[in-house]
This record gives sequence, structure tokens and C-alpha cells, in this order.
Amino acid sequence: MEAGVACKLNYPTWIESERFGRNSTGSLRFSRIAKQEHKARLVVSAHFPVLTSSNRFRSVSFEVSCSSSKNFSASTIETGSVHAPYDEALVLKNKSLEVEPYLNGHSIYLVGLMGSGKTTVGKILSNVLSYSFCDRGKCTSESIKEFGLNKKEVNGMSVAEVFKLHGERFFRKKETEVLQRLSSKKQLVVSTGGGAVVWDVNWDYMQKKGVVVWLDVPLEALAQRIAAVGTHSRPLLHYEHGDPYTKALKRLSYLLELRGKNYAKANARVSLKEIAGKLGYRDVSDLTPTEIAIEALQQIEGYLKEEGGMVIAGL
Ligand SMILES: Nc1ncnc2c1ncn2[C@@H]1O[C@H](COP(=O)(O)OP(=O)(O)OP(=O)(O)O)[C@@H](O)[C@H]1O
Ligand SMILES: O=C(O)C1=C[C@@H](O)[C@@H](O)[C@H](O)C1
Repeated sequence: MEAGVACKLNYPTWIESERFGRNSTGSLRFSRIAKQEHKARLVVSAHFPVLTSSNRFRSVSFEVSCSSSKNFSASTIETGSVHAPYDEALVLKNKSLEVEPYLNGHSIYLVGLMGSGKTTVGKILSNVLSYSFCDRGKCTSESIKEFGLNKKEVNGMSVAEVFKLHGERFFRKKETEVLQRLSSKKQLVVSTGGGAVVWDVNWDYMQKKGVVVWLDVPLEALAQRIAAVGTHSRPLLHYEHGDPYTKALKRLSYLLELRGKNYAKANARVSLKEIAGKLGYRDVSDLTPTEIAIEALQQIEGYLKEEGGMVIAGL
């Protein structure tokens, strides 16, 4: 009887469809009752190892035991292993559902050096949380019509042109105006400019109804990303000489020295080095933007739990 029930229930399929969470290692137990025939209860205990960059599948070892309404003592009917895929979209969704009650509508402000992924990760977070995404003022929500201060244009000019014509200070003032206007809104994910952390007043605006999250990416990885797309749209890199990678690395090192203590004031820090270490990856470039977004939610949850939930003024 037991083997027959086990075959019908196809337990490797459950293992693949169950939530494994994103712990780097651990174990799970779950059971199903087969209504047909002898009302048997099958229990699967699964143990899953650390993820490695070379393999985004987990080799899950399992033990299946079975008991029936007539015979309560469980007997092991099979042990073995299956390859369970790591479904990052599902993990992200589950994490967002866990975080939502703590977040309670707080906006998320992403800060970090240029190229750190504020736009890329921000879009993923806004989708999964159903928040409006704002790239320095331009928001996806129709109800928020802000002055545009996004990457492509400020009053019709590129950021590079604004820096050239009006200077950095003018740009920063506009950035502050945008943050001030966004500060009264909830349910936003905001990708801020790399230098937004420098002016104290911006912190008051970001933290009024928001949690500030620092995307902490190693300088070499940032320089690689920027070199891949070119430095033309990032005016602060134009002060340096050399090939795009060298220009980016030099300027970013200088900016980090200047701003490091400001980024460190963020409520939550997402360190790519730490995530790569936890997941057993050799290099931060192995991390997907979704894996980074999951860690951001994890860090936000940690911060809000520590703060006793909804402590941010006005919520
Ligand atoms: N996790 C990642 N892995 C690899 N490339 C990434 C990752 N995240 C972002 N990128 C790439 O890095 C570049 C910069 O990303 P993005 O525009 O999201 O950063 P940003 O912090 O908004 O930058 P900026 O402040 O300069 O506008 C883009 O080309 C993007 O595709
Ligand atoms: O680090 C900075 O100061 C900047 C970063 C980019 O996001 C742009 O907002 C602009 O190039 C300034």
C-alpha cells in the first residue's frame, strides 16, 4: 500500500513546489494526506545544502515516511535526493509578503554610488510591492506628477548638460526640491541620485515616511558596470582621464571616501559582498538583481522589527 500511495503523490514534485525560503542551508518537513484508499499520511523531511554559483539548483536529500489511519507508527518508505530549482521570483514574492506588515506603506529610498543598481533593484522592489517607482522625481504613478529629475532629462536637458550649464549645486538644489515633494508620499520606491546623501536636509525628507537603504557594491564591480555602458551620462566621471574603467574606479574611490560616512547612516545596508558570501558565490557579479532585492527586503524587515514596527513619524 505505502509504495503505491507514494508513487501517486509524486513527492519530488512537492519538494520542487514547496517554499524553501532563502536560508543558505536548512531543513523542512511537510506532509500530505492521501484521501484515496487507506487515508495515508506521508511526511517528507528534506535537507538542503548551500547554494553555489555554479549551480542554482539545490540537491535536496529527503526521507519519506508513511503512516495510515490504521497504523499510526510511521515507517520510512524511501530516502533519496532530487534537484530542486531555486525559484528566486517566488522567494522574492514570499519575502515581500512577509515584510509588508512591517513596512506598512513606508516608502523605500535607495542610496548608493552611481551604478550601484538603485534603478535596477528599485524597479524590482516596486513591482513586487506594487509601489510606485520614482527615478529622482519621475514616478510611475499617474497621481504623482513631479518635476522630472531623472537620468535622461532635467527641463529637457541631460544630467551632463545641466552640470555643464548650471553646475552641480543647481542640480543638487533641484534634487532636494524633488525629495521634499516626495517626502509626503507613501508607497514609493525612490532611486535617488548618488550624491543625495550629502545634504542633511535630504535625510529629513527621505526618512519622514521612508526607510533609507544603501546598496553597498564593491568599487571594482561598479567600475565594471559603468565601463560596460560608458561614462557619457555620468558627468562626475568626466573629471578623470583614462579608459572608462579607470575613470570610473578613480572617481568612485574618491567619492566613497567623501561620502562613505553618509551612506553608512542608512537604516539598512545591502552589502553585495555579504550576500555573495552567504550564498556561496565567488564573485558579486554572480548575484542577480532579484537576489539583491530579496536581501534588501530582508534588511528592511530587520530594521523595522528592531525599531518595533512603525516608528516613522506620521505613519
Ligand atoms: N546586479 C547587477 N548585476 C550586473 N549589472 C547590474 C546589476 N545591477 C545593475 N546593473 C547594471 O549596472 C548599470 C547601473 O545600474 P543602475 O542604473 O540600476 O544603477 P544606479 O544606481 O541607478 O545608477 P546611477 O545612480 O548612476 O543612475 C546598468 O547598466 C545596469 O544594467
Ligand atoms: O554621484 C553623484 O553625485 C551623481 C550620480 C548620478 O546618479 C547622477 O545623479 C549625477 O551624475 C550625480
